[in-house]
Amino acid sequence: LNTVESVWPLPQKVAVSGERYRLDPAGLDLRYGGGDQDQDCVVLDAAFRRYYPLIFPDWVSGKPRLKIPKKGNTFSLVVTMDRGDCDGYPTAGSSERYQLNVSAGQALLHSETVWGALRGLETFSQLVYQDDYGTYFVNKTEIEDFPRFQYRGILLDTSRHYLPVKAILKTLDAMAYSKFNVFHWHIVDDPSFPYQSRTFPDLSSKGAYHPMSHIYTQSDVRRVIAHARLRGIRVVPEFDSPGHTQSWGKGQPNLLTPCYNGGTPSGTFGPINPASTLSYRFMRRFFEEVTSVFPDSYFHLGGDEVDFSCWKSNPDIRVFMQKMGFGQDYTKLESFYMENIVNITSAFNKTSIVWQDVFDYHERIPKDTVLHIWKGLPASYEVELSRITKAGHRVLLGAPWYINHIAYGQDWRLSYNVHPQNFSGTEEQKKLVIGGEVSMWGEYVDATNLSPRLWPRACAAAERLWSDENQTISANKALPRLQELRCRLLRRGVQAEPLKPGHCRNEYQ
Ligand SMILES: CC(=O)N[C@H]1NC[C@H](CO)[C@H](O)[C@@H]1O
Repeated sequence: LNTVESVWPLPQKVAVSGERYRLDPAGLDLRYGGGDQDQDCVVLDAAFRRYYPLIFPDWVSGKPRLKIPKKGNTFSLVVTMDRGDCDGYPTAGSSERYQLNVSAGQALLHSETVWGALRGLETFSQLVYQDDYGTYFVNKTEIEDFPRFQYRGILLDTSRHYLPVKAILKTLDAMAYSKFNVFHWHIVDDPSFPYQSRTFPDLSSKGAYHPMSHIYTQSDVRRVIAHARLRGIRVVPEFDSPGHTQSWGKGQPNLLTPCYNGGTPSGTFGPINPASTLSYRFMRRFFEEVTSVFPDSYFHLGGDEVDFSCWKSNPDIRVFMQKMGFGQDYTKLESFYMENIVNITSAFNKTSIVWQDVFDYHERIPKDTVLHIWKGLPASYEVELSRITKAGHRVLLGAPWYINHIAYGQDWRLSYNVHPQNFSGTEEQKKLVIGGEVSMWGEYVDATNLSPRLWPRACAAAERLWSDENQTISANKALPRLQELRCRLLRRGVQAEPLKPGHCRNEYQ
């Protein structure tokens, strides 16, 4: 495929002509256009360096140097930006729009911000192709592109299995190849607490799988955030509570609820104790740290799968329920806890994202809190979309993209055939769908199988979240393009699994 068909996700507006231009690696010049006020954009400088070997995979793979004609025809890719935005981080509102016009001898890439320029550079790298003799070409192309949804994320779970920083960085690289723009870092959970807190060091020294090798130091976290920023990817951390917190109890005594057998403590612990002021004092101090470590203005608070049985067994909780007039309705206790945590978070100028359970408990949460839909049942996710947007909340769709679940065959089609705004509601409600997320939960995933399980299946959701749905209806039509992308991922060093019988031209080079 040597036309725009080779670009994934499919751009919004494209015109390609049969006219094509030869590219010599020695003659390609990536540079700034416009006045010199555009120069020195660190993010773009880094991208120019990063994309050269991506545009010319042969060029750096140590293969015999391509014969470069003496005169070496030059080809310039010229970038102009309305405002670089280069010194900041990508945010929820960052424009990723770009125009790319490829003609004889030059490609003009214009964008509002550097984040759009990164998306255009990725597209350009996917337009370049080789003939069987290894000569590089690019066709005359005009593209006007922008994302359908602002939030296009991937969740990694680094608690069920620890993921080395290198595995996270490689995932960020691959995310940029499909224009994902949010890394949802589900960093801690029941089995392990790998985040090394400077305020509460015992959390990881007692809660991590291993206190030295299976932790993320502050500099590891900074490294992930910096790597993501250079690719226009936001890092949204999740510190899930009150459930999914067993590992927290290892390093922070008196945080979790002691469960009882009749009148005596059973020795096991449940969700964070919502009846104790100590819990909120700890959470405030802990959140004071982590909201400053992660620059993004959004923060995921979890709130999923809270088991009430331990709370019910504890006499102090039962007294608290009476005092608060909650009767026997423990969803009111969960609501009380979540409202406190959301308020703590907003006091640190962060907007909260919470799992849909928090809404299902009919909790009074601030209007700007984003709900994250993950359950396919009891109501279908379409019903949940309708219900949550009717209440006026922005919503993220995750339910159809839990691709930690695998099946034999082309299950990428299930991710492709999703219609995120196909629910009963007004146009206003449809606009409240800000995007979605692919989840790769870690119960059965670690660095040995993360990439083949994630790629290229996650790319199906990437196209659903970026492209015009009316132009990307058919999975059958998408398959050859997805195969092209899969082969491209292999050439870029991503261990993407095969989609069906066949081969890639350079799969074993
Ligand atoms: C919000 C959410 O998804 N919570 C749990 N649900 C099942 C998942 C595995 O598919 C993980 O165990 C995850 O921790």
